[in-house]
Amino acid sequence: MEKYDLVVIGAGPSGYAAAMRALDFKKKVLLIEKNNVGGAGVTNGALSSKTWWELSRETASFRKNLRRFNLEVPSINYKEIQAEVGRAVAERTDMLEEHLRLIHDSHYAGLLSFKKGVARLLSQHEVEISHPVLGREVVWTENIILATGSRPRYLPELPIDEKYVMTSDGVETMDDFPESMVIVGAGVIGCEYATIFSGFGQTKVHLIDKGDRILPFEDEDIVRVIERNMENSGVLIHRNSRLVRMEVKHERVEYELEYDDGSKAVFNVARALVAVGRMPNYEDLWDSGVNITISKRGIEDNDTQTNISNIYAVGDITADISLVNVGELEGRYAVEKIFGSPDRKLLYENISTIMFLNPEVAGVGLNETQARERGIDYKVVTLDYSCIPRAIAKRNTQGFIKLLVTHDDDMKILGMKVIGNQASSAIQAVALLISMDKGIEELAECVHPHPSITEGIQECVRMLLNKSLFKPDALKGRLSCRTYSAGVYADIRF
Ligand SMILES: Cc1cc2nc3c(=O)[nH]c(=O)nc-3n(C[C@H](O)[C@H](O)[C@H](O)COP(=O)(O)OP(=O)(O)OC[C@H]3O[C@@H](n4cnc5c(N)ncnc54)[C@H](O)[C@@H]3O)c2cc1C
Ligand SMILES: NC(=O)c1ccc[n+]([C@@H]2O[C@H](COP(=O)([O-])OP(=O)(O)OC[C@H]3O[C@@H](n4cnc5c(N)ncnc54)[C@H](O)[C@@H]3O)[C@@H](O)[C@H]2O)c1
Repeated sequence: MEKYDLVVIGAGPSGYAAAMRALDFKKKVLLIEKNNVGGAGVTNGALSSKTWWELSRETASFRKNLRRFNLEVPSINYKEIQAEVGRAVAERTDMLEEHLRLIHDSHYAGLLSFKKGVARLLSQHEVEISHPVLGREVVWTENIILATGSRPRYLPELPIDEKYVMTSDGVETMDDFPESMVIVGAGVIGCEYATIFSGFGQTKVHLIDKGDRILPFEDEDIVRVIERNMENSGVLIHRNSRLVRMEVKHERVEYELEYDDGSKAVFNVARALVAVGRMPNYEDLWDSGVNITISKRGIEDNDTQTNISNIYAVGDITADISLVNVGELEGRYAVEKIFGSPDRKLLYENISTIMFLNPEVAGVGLNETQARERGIDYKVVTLDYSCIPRAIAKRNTQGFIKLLVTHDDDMKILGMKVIGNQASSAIQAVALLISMDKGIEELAECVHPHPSITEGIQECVRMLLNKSLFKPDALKGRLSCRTYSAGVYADIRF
């Protein structure tokens, strides 16, 4: 039986990162993948959907700019766009696979093995790998990292067939733009695809959530901007309603909503996309003798370690945040915990996120909704994009920056949200300050490039320190500098 220091199951972002980090410790590693290297980080997931989003955004902007040249709007070639997404996915997958092959010829030769097949734990130290052609084999390992990710959550009452009623696994395989599409679930995936399809301008998008608004976890001021833009691009947001029936009829989808007042309405669309969360992949992953503790949300881990001391779990299979960057962080951390001794516990406070909407929304740390849920009082400053020269030059001043700090003189950064053009590039400095547990002075004094969106962040910080260029009391509506305590906002006056 072959022997390894570490077997990693799943070559998505978390497993791939774990396997590569183990090489730094010169350990003998086996990485097992049953499907596509890169997992949902690449295929039917992060990279593919972001490529659709970029192409949709480009199309929307191209269409808008045609007016400058007095040109007619040309038709859009769906197949070409789909092929471009395919090329993006192949480019990344090929690169990840090529890297695995080249490792053999590098100074890590003999350390990393990669096997295709479905892996399953027979015991705490034995892993079975089954492949339809290569057959079955069992290997022995000192340590195991489970990185098998997640899949779309199904609602049993909906007729999901990945043809008419799809999940994110099927939505990229359509033959053409549907003339209409209802999206069930207005969370991140639902809203990103609503933005993508409405941006191409070929599909009438309907959006439903079981809650009474889109993005239920997001601050209301952010949601207002996103909803306004969606509705301006023709998205029908169903509010105060509940999906009570969905059926495939004559190769189309019929659905019925019940409103809060008891009335009902029936809608007919070409396709449906169901995006109501994801489920961890742990079914049949271990034999009954291996008792790993799980909850409905995934494996409950202690800083990546499961209740079985040599078995670790990372990425979407665990019961916390499901993101590529978090999966990679956990994968690397698990390896450091197994073969080294990390300096500190895993930190989630400075995780940066981007939602690919119109416009993009980037964040780090807590938003106001989360701070309130935790009963934290805070100071909050906002600055409208119309105060930022870079946004003016871009001819798009829709958006704002919002910075939350502790309600004391230290003013430690709790979190930041930026909604608007280039939002994602603006948050990194703040992420670093949060991870270093620093206050805001560093940002106030640093010289930012001009013109840049980060100058807006600097101005936010200066407002809190009473040294801003623009005064919130004078530019009401564009700037604000307030405290939030016991449910009440109050302007800060120095
Ligand atoms: C539509 C969509 C868009 C997204 N966009 C973003 C984004 O913009 N930014 C972001 O940060 N995150 C995004 N995510 C989330 C992100 O893709 C996941 O958080 C990330 O891929 C999780 O990585 P993972 O390695 O834990 O799992 P996965 O990527 O799911 O990889 C797990 C791998 O394990 C393999 N596997 C499963 N079981 C076995 C087994 N028994 N044996 C062998 N192999 C097995 C699977 O085939 C898969 O390749 C998006 C997700 C979706 C669905
Ligand atoms: N840009 C990004 O970083 C990005 C993009 C896509 C996905 N992701 C990751 O993938 C995860 C999964 O995304 P998701 O959008 O599927 O989950 P989500 O948790 O973001 O949203 C699910 C939505 O479905 C709604 N819902 C649940 N049950 C419902 C029902 N019966 N009827 C109608 N609505 C219902 C919920 O209220 C929620 O708004 C995210 O949590 C995120 O971690 C990240």
